[in-house]
Amino acid sequence: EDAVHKTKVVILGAGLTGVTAAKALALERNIADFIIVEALPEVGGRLKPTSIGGYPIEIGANWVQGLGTNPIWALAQKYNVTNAFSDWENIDYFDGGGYDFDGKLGEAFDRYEEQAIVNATKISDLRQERGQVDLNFRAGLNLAGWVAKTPYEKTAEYFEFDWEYAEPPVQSSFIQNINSFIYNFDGFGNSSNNFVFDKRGFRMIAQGQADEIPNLAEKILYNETVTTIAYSKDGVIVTTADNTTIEADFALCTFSIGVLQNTDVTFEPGLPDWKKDAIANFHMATYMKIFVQFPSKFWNDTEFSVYADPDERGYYAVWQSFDVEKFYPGSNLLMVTLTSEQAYQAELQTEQEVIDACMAVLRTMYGAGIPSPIEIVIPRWTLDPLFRGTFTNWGAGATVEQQNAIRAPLPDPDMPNPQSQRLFFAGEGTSRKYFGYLQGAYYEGRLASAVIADCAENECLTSEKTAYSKREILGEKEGLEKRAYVGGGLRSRHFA
Ligand SMILES: Cc1cc2nc3c(=O)[nH]c(=O)nc-3n(C[C@H](O)[C@H](O)[C@H](O)COP(=O)(O)OP(=O)(O)OC[C@H]3O[C@@H](n4cnc5c(N)ncnc54)[C@H](O)[C@@H]3O)c2cc1C
Repeated sequence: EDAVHKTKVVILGAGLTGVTAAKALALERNIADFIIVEALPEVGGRLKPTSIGGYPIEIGANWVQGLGTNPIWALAQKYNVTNAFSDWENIDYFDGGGYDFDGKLGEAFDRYEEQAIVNATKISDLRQERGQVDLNFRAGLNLAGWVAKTPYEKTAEYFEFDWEYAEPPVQSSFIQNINSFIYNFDGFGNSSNNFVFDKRGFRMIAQGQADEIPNLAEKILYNETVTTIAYSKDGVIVTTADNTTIEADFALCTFSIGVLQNTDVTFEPGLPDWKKDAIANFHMATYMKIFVQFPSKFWNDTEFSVYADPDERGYYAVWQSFDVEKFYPGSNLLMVTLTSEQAYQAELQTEQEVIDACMAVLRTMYGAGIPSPIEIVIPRWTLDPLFRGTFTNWGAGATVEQQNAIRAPLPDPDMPNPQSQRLFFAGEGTSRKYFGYLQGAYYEGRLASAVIADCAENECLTSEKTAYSKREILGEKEGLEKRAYVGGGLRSRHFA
């Protein structure tokens, strides 16, 4: 017999967004009648621990990005997640000839940080003040006087931009990615990045919250892959691959933008054009961290080694050593990150092909005599139908209105009867300020749960106040709009 569940609120996905929303419903709004549906056998989603050679590693989110008042920092402390400062300035530089004795790469890094980004930030501010259209990030850098010509300049730019946003500047929004730097790194009052290495996994910030939900076991359906979401003004019916149905008054869909862009889940009726446009115009970027363990350590004690490939920008450029005192001394462990096209290609390669590519670069950096790896972990996020990439990047040409449209509820919020809103959307990809980050998932989960709880209490949003503007109001309560940035130097700026 196919199972049928009836509930007030169904939460689709048990990543950080879904778990945070569920906890807020249960503990802050006293709504106990909800069900979480998750394809995997556990909570956490893109918080995904595994191990290599006995050392815990994270193939998904890894850094608390911005400490201070970042809610992720609070969760990491609450659940005692092991972490340490990750020093992005502790770098050894290499080029096609091995160690960069001339310091050309380091010099390019300094110029990018001290000139290009400072100028670009001023130009982006001015454009916003004047209400000028957004540009792509490459254009913004160009106006700031930065034209990357040499492999050194290209590599510096790759480290500073692609290695954070997982896409090249030309594909990315200028204004929104400048804003992202500010909101995430200065907005919380402490721009540090801390790297998580915990044997229980970074997923503890989701698991810990889930464990606080009363009777969780009765409220969560694991190993259930949603195939259809049917919505109307009267409610939502969700169907899974093994024909379980969940009938609910309200649904919160937390699937990634990548999942929404694909045809893994069918909406009935199909999504309206204004929503399809918006989803299509945002980017699900790919940030692929490859972990490699060696029989011995042939590199030195710096945290990062950056390699400027003479031919291909960003090719196996950023290497991170775990074999440092504060992480895993004696581990003989390196991590290299690929993004975008280079990641898509590597995801399609065999393990041996990826090892060969790693070794060719490492031999250029450290000489022919280095040993072959003993173990490798190769995540393939883009090929995974539950994620379809790693996190949202605000693409060039995507507008704030489209961003509103991604998170807007269905049926259409402009319908005459606001009580018809039944299907809501939240996730890192619906966050205007914190897209791509755990804090985006956390804030959006909380805010969506508040909007749904209001709606369940017959205070649905009116058509003048869309879910988005309401969430902005709620956001202010949470301090999201705080505009006093304390960060100094490079990334500081002033808002009107
Ligand atoms: C490689 C990588 C590195 C990252 N690095 C950082 C970092 O250092 N710092 C940082 O702040 N953020 C980082 N992020 C981003 C961060 O992980 C995300 O912002 C956050 O985890 C997203 O949470 P979410 O709940 O919105 O989405 P998800 O975690 O994707 O949750 C959605 C859930 O829905 C489930 N699901 C999907 N489809 C279906 C279906 N059809 N049926 C049922 N269930 C389904 C999924 O299994 C998943 O559990 C990184 C992400 C990745 C992948």
